[in-house]
Amino acid sequence: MIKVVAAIALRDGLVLVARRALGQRQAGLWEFPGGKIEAGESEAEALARELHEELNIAAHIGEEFARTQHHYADVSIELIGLFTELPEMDCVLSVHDQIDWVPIGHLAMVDLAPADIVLAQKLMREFA
Ligand SMILES: Nc1nc2c([nH]c(=O)n2[C@H]2C[C@H](O)[C@@H](COP(=O)(O)OP(=O)(O)OP(=O)(O)O)O2)c(=O)[nH]1
Repeated sequence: MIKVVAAIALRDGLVLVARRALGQRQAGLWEFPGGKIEAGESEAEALARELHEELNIAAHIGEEFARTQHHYADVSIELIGLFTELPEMDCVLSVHDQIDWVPIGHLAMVDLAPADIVLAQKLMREFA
């Protein structure tokens, strides 16, 4: 089971999502940005590192929002959503080709990675 941390960044009823670029696993699907936890890292450290690597932004990582497990054909992941504050949104994209802030109530219409749907449903129940 691979542990993956993902940012749940909320602002004025919107949530941050990013689309995986061509050539990436799950290309074209939207996700909550983040990535795999490396050996020796805490969840928060891993998420801060991934956001810096993937979006070139500094982040304040907060409490856990939710976690969910998903079994893809080739890999099983535990996806851990952590509330994240992004003081500056001057992103430089690398593994994504687009980011967007979407109304939480519209998440059902976003073409999300399958593992993310449980988190999106919980966000819609609690924040939309
Ligand atoms: N970051 C992130 N990954 C997700 C989400 N949902 C989801 O299924 N995933 C999957 C995609 C990847 O298989 C894995 C995250 O790892 P990663 O972002 O480092 O992606 P990767 O496989 O391209 O990385 P790498 O092995 O090439 O270093 O989890 C999500 O919301 N955020």
